[in-house]
Amino acid sequence: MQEELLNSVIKITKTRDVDSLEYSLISTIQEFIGCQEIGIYKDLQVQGQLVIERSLCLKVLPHDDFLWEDRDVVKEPPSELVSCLQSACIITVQSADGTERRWLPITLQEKPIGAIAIVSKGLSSPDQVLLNAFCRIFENYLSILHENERDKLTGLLNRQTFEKKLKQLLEKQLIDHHKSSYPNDSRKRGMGATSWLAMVDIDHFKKINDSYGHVCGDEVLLILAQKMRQYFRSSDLIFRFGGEEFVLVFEPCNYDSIKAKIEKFMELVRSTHFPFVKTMSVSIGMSRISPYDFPITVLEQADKALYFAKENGRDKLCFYEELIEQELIAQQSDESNDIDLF
Ligand SMILES: Nc1nc2c(ncn2[C@@H]2O[C@H](COP(=O)(O)OP(=O)(O)OP(=O)(O)O)[C@@H](O)[C@H]2O)c(=O)[nH]1
Repeated sequence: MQEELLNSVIKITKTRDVDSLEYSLISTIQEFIGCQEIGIYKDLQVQGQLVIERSLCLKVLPHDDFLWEDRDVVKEPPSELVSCLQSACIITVQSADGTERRWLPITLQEKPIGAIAIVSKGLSSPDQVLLNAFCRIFENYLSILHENERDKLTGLLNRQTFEKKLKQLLEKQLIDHHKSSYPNDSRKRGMGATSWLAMVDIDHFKKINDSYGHVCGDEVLLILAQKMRQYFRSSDLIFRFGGEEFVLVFEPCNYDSIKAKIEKFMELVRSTHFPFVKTMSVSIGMSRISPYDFPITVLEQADKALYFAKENGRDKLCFYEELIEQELIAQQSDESNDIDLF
């Protein structure tokens, strides 16, 4: 038992990303404690509101079968889960048929950010001790992974995680796309597979630093990062690529809706009150991205569109594909990549 336990701790701490860590935690709990259902839930905090996402869930089916359920927003979260997230306390509920539902809080930097939910036929005291220990190991390791993946100033994903996160997102979209309800409609299949990558750059940021100091510049970056987190969906990826440059990857959607969404965001930036700075704007370069593209090529394309936006007045949104179609810029050649991923 002791050796198995040590092996499971090794397994949990061997992982290098949050998704694998969650998978290891759930399989370890199932291996040592054996439950009917184990799920990890997260509070996404959209516009200051509690929005709960089920990150991963394992359901035990008859005949030793398992069902892994993927990411999904929980439309009507049980009140116990909400209480657990709000109070950061363990909540246990026993049903008349002996089923026990237990919610254990997950905290990061002393703030509850999620919960682990266990459905069982009731846990013995040693099982409860083990479960709590696994959850604490998970929490400690999560905070290390979180720090490695995040930009220190804004808390957004950092540039080093770009390739890995993008690959995960596109692989997931490819799976969803194959499962999609349009198997015989190639037009809709094609549309469904198209995500978008945006490169966002603050206009004349140097002037802000030069006029009001670096601390004010940092404050502007922080506020903009907060706005992006609140405005875009939790499933979209937001990276700080360095300085005043951000890269966003959006879930598949059509051209009109992404254009409208980004234009509204630019309006939000224009109307936001930043300290000292009266008005601020951003320039944005966009490009399509599909699971078959090289991330570096798409970055280069968005960068070209951004450069065009900067050269043509700033406070503009430009789509690479449109600029090519209108012959306003030259087609990207594969050899000309000059963006570093790190
Ligand atoms: N406050 C602050 N400034 C930063 C940070 N990282 C980079 N910068 C500054 O960002 C500025 C970027 O300036 P430029 O690349 O010339 O761009 P810009 O002034 O925004 O001009 P355009 O992009 O052409 O509109 C430089 O002054 C950097 O020193 C940071 O973390 N904090």
